[in-house]
Amino acid sequence: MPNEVKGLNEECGLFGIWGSEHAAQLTYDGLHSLQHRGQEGAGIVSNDHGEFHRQRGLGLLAEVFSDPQKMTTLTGQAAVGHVRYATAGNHGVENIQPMLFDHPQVKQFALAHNGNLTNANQLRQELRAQNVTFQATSDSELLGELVQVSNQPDFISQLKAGLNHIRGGFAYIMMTPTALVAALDPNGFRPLVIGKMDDGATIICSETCALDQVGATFVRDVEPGEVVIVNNHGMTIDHFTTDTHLAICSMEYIYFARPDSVIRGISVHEARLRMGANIAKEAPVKADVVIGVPNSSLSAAIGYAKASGIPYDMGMIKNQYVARTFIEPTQAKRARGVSMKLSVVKSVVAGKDIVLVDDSIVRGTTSSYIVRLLKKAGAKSVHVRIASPVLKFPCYYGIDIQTTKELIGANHTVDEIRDLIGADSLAYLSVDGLVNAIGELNDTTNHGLCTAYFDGQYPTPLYDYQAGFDEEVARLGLYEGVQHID
Ligand SMILES: O=P(O)(O)OC[C@H]1O[C@H](OP(=O)(O)OP(=O)(O)O)[C@H](O)[C@@H]1O
Ligand SMILES: NC(=O)CC[C@H](N)C(=O)O
Ligand SMILES: [Mg+2]
Repeated sequence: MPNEVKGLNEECGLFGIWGSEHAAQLTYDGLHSLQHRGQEGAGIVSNDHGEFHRQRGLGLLAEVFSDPQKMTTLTGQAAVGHVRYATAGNHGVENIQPMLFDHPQVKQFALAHNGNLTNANQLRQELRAQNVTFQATSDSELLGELVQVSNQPDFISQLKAGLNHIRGGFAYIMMTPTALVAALDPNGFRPLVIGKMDDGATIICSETCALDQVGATFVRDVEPGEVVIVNNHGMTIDHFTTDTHLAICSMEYIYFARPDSVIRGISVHEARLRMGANIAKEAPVKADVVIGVPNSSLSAAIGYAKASGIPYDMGMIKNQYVARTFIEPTQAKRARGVSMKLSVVKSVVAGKDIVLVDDSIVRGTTSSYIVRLLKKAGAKSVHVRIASPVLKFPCYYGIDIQTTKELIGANHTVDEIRDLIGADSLAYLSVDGLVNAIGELNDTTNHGLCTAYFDGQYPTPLYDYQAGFDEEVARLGLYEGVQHID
């Protein structure tokens, strides 16, 4: 299991389609617009009258499919695809999804997962005791094996039993020879949407930007606890549980999702504009220009500028030929990565008092580099405004932040961080300001959102991760009275 925080990483992207002559090509196109969710590997399984064909590999989608021959093997009218960023298991090709399983009744099924299971260790032990052998090392396959060992009478009952046995964050798309099946965990941590093509094909995918990419119309969100079954007779909505409590990951709105996506009726770009506007109200400052850190904070920077009346300008640019997340094993390499990625437009910043807006600080690599770069380019002062609260708790539901050790916000006060990054002032958005910016998704105490990274309020027990979490909280004296909302 990765135990080092490497910066903010994405989490996997899913795309499934049923009933199209161009199933594999549309899956490729959809995954292309979900590439920001995972850059470690990609795969597509197509379904040609019950015969499955798979191509998968390490790297970006375009790299995996650089040989045009590969797409031509993916025949059929249904397909499921995945782009991976690992949260569990190693980085090898065996963990690249979709995974394939044999099944006595349906013959075979494919499985693609976004999220992270919190009871994977326990499940693995249980399955090992039943002589199950594993095909990979990540958590994702465990649902497939639970289906295989279930003594329920049919595939859907077996799947429901498995879904009731796993814990944590999971959006799944599965495919049997005769159906596309999707399921979402009882907290709905990850986004999952249903769309329709003009020719009648049905799509289920992680974000609405993938529906737009392939020209599909949004139909509805998949709801927590649902099992959606699409086959030649249409779509059926079923449940594996009705004991649900919406807690969608607030980091989806802050950083992960693409700004042109709409999650549960809320435009990601609009939510980020409001985050920027709220931090402008909470922490105003006199300055000449507002600049954002490309790319993910640009919406928030525009929001800050609009609300404060300080003009927004393009003070920084990002080299388009560097992958979004620069995952490097050493701090020296990470710093070089940021310097290869971001540069300053001197004429915008020289001699100015600057508000620098970013969406988040994880290790502080990006902001300390940029503040120094701005000062070197002649900025008079740099006031850093972060459009989310202080990131100090791990995430166990699908973001690769499973330790507080390298989270600067867990180990330092805001004043210390200001000095470490060399800013003239530093302020973070409050949790209330964040919730207000996203909007209340329902009238429960958590407003339908998971804000655990900021306030330690985990919406579920943590199972495999509980002991480690308790140890870290105690070590850092992070928070008194951290609770779970059971
Ligand atoms: O404090 P750090 O450890 O440096 O991590 C925080 C930075 O990482 C993310 O951006 P990313 O580099 O993923 O690029 P993006 O904004 O273009 O997505 C995030 O938006 C911050 O800018
Ligand atoms: N980012 C994700 O959603 C990861 C899925 C799965 N846990 C894996 O490690 O492959
Ligand atoms: Mg960024």
